[in-house]
Amino acid sequence: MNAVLHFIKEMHRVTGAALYRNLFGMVTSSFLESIGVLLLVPLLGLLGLVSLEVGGGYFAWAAELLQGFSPMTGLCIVLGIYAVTTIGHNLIQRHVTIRSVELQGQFARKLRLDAYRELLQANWPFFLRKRGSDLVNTLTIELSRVLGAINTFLQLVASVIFTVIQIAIAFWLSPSLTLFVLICGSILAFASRRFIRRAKQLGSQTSQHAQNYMAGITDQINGMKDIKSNTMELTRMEWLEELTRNMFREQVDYIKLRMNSQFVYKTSSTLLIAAFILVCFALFQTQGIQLLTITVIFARLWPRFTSIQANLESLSSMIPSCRAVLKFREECVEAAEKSLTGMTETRRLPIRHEIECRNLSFKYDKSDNQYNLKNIHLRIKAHSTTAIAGASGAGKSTLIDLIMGLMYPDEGHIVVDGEPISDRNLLAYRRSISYVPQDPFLFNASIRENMELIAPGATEQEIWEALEFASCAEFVRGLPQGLDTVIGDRGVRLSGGERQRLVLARAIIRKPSILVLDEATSALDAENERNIQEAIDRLKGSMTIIIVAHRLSTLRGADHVFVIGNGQITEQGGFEQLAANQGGYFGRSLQLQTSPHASSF
Ligand SMILES: Nc1ncnc2c1ncn2[C@@H]1O[C@H](COP(=O)(O)OP(=O)(O)OP(=O)(O)O)[C@@H](O)[C@H]1O
Repeated sequence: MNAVLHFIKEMHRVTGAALYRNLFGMVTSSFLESIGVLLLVPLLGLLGLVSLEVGGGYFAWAAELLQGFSPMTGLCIVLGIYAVTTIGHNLIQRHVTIRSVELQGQFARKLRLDAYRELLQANWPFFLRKRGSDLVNTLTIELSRVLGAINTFLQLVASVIFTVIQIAIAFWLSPSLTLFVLICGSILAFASRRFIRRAKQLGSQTSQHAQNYMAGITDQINGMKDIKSNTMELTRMEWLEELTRNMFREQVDYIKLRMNSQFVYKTSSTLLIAAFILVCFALFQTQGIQLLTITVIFARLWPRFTSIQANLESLSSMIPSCRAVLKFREECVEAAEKSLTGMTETRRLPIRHEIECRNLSFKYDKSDNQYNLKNIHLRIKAHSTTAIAGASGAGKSTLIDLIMGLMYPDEGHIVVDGEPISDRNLLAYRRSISYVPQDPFLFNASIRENMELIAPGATEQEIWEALEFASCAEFVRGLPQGLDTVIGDRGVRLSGGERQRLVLARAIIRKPSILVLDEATSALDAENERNIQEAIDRLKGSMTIIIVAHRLSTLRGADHVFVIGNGQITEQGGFEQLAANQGGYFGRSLQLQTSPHASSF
């Protein structure tokens, strides 16, 4: 329940006193509604169906009040009160419902914005640890369930307040009978605790199933080509059949639980009323008016108990989602990049002299003794072109991530022009970098929008220059709507090479100080690779370029090459110098790749 209260407190911070005013409105509306039922008795008295003279309490009071009027005037008064209270109830309910949606919508928006902001501010290692589909699940399904829990909680509070008022009215009508109903209700509530416990268990299962469903479907849609080409359709269907069977079972279990608990409450109400009326009539010769009182009290009070029980079960089933969202947010905050400047940073860190990796050591698994990078010491001169080579798994991408400030080294520092990169200048440093990865990502938007996302305010001419530069102007001109052509999800309607060239154009339009190309030409054919190579050559001297490539011949234009082996620098020097050393990894690999019998590397 603490998790739910946490969100209620947050909601209170957003809505202020409006939340309480709305709660008060809910209670008033229910109260006015119940007056309609209380008017039933004087109405029946006026119509001569029951005698108001007997019974004492409320009935005597009503009879006394109406005594001074003619039956017609009395009827008009009662009907008038009925009309005013019912219209009042409807008006308040209308206002309260609209206001509830506004308040909850306001909070939902704030919750979504906060959760996404916290996610965006989390550091890169956080994303390496998490499954993407779990994050999607938390930000969509679990978050909606949190909003559902808040709605249920507010209904529950209104219900409890209203029930207290009902109990007070019931006491006024008949204290002994109300006490009896309360004792029966408490016994039943105590006996029904297991319904609430079970609802919570089922809620945990719902969360787990939703997470598995989202993870599985996301993975499989991303890997559809693998599934189809390796004919895995049947096994995938079997997976979904099993999962949906469990989901179905759990949904039926939940509805059975709800219905069982409602059945218990409703049946016990029927049996209690029947038994009570029988006992009253047989033993105490009770009058019709008192029997009516019993029915009115049961009719008003018992449904409140039933609805409180239903709300409690529903709330319990949503508690696991509240916990999940809370945990997600705590983890995001824990992993936040503690940059003092926040997301609004617009400064860029100019690189005037050099970037230095000063004795960097890093390991992914902090509990492990083994480092993935150990004692890396290198200098990258400003405006130079630096290549990083090495076998697969040697640590090249890890080094690039450290150089870009996406991860912090466990030991050592990244130093730019003598100043270590820290929380103070991290975002400004990152704004001066453009990165082109091996698996380029494009937004599902037009080419123009993709370019403007990274360089807001870029002119048409600047966009075309960047496209020209990355050898993609020609194919963009050939698209049906040119720059305004929408490229599909992750740019799938483009070939791998076209995507990579577009991402390069996008990187260049930002006019970065540092351009990082991580296997950026791996998807290109020989001609486009040469075009890009020439484009990169043209950039030489205007910015600091860092290239990672397996195809070593593409590093020919580099001023300096570092070779990584098992997390350490094993060779460094000019391209020709390393190529000439046949005893080293670089020379040997280059020889293998360029020999006429070279297999794909
Ligand atoms: N997220 C991660 N969690 C744990 N270990 C990782 C993670 N990413 C990489 N590693 C490990 O760190 C080492 C270096 O990986 P890295 O990706 O930097 O190598 P690489 O040289 O870029 O390889 P490739 O050329 O195949 O991309 C490898 O042993 C790898 O298994």
